[in-house]
Amino acid sequence: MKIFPGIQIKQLDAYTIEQEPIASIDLMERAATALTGAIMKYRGNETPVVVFAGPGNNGGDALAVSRLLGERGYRVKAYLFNTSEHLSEDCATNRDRLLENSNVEFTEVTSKFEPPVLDKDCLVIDGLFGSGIKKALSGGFAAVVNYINASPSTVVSIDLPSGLMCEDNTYNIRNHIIRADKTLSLQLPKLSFFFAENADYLGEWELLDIGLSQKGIEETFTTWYFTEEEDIRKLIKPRKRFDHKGNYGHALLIAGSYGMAGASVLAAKACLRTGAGMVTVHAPLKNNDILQTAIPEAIVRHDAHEFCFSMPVYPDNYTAVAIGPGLGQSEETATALIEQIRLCQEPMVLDADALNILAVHRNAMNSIPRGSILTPHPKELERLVGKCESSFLRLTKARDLATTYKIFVVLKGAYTVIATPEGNCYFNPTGNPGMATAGSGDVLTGVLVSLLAQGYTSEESCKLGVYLHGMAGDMAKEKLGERGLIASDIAENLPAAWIKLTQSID
Ligand SMILES: NC(=O)C1=CN([C@@H]2O[C@H](COP(=O)(O)OP(=O)(O)OC[C@H]3O[C@@H](n4cnc5c(N)ncnc54)[C@H](O)[C@@H]3O)[C@@H](O)[C@H]2O)[C@H](O)CC1
Ligand SMILES: [K+]
Repeated sequence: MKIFPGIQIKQLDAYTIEQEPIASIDLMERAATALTGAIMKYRGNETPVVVFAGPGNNGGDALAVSRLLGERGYRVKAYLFNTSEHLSEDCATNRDRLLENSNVEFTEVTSKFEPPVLDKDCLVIDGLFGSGIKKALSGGFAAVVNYINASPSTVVSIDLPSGLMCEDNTYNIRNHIIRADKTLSLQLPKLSFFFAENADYLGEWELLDIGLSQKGIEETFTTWYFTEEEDIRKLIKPRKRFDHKGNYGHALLIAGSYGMAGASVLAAKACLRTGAGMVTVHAPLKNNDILQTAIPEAIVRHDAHEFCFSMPVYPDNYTAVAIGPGLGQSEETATALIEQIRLCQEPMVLDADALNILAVHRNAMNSIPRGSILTPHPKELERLVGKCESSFLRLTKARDLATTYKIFVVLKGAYTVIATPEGNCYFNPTGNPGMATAGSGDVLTGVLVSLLAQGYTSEESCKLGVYLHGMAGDMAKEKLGERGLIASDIAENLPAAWIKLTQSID
């Protein structure tokens, strides 16, 4: 699914109006009908409703919703803020339509505003501003936002919480944004929905289909996408009757210093559970027995060093290489890592300490094979690109890193995002807070190198791997809940995730 900047949403709107064709006011009615349906599912008509409408089309939607709810037996009070005495055409039409309807108690605020009592049984509909917002709210609008936020009422925002920008909120005034319990967004999600610091404004968010032109959506350029299961299913390669383990690749995993053997066990297990034909773990001598016992299916290759990685491995015998989980950052490991990167010519996976070492040895970035996959969490990314003031700026820098070095950057988080060498960004929908636990990144590294080893391209590996990893976490959560979930559970649930994902394919 595409994610468009606010300005393109307007163009898409215009395209739909022209191509369908449909009158702009009728498109608004369609949006309002979808919104009303969702509100009716959320709260029955015993709930008193107070609507706050702004002067633009977001306000127009809100006034149309007021009328439709009134027709369906809700007690509705609607306030239209027309302080600059300028309403969008469709907003004005909906005001007039509302005035003809005696059901709704309507007030047009042109100067002084006497706020209504908002108690806890009340449902507030926030239609002050939507995708047309240009700067942080101030003055009277900020005061209304504060009033709503201070109330105990439940708040539903139309399209997006008023005051929240579609993309960049780095310099927004945070307490001038509505804190919604639910956001009913029209047709497509907005970029700011995917950033952690906006979660409290959005509440739960839901997309409502308002029938914007599919052709328009397809033809309109964007660099942001929200991955859907259908996109993932298309990537999966079938397994054939006469295949042997050689068809599914041999992954090399360089991981786990002494005391961190668990990282290599988790990654190796995940690699096998994702379907690689063979896995070799290159590990310090001291970790040999642990690895051989914990994961008998893996081959163990010893480093000369007892405690850490010190000896680069010639990569030609392997179909893909991953390096980093639990690796440590000793000087000999840093030297070996830099040499390992030079030896590798094919896309590799770089994670955890490999990234921390690269942050200190920046020159080595230039030797990373094109199409390699880096999997930083936000702190690791910041070590590579510098401090970021917001998630939007962090995304921008992750994307710059990907385009500069022609690599894939998998920035881990609630909506893990994949930035490609072409500058596209794919947000992943699967996963849950139970996965915020030690070792879950090691599992992802194992999944990614497994897919690379099986012959998936780097882009396919990122999309499929991140989705599968999140799905395995979701399946683990179904059985264990979020709190008790540990990284091994994610690895153990990879087969179940594969089954679910391939149900109609195999
Ligand atoms: N394609 C769709 O998704 C559809 C969306 N609809 C709804 O339309 C709004 C967007 O409407 P628009 O008129 O472009 O913008 P707003 O209502 O958000 O506000 C515009 C209005 O506000 C002024 N303004 C902007 N920033 C500020 C500010 N900081 N302080 C004060 N005033 C500000 C601006 O100058 C305009 O006058 C979208 O969100 C949907 O709800 C359609 O109804 C259906 C199709
Ligand atoms: K709104």
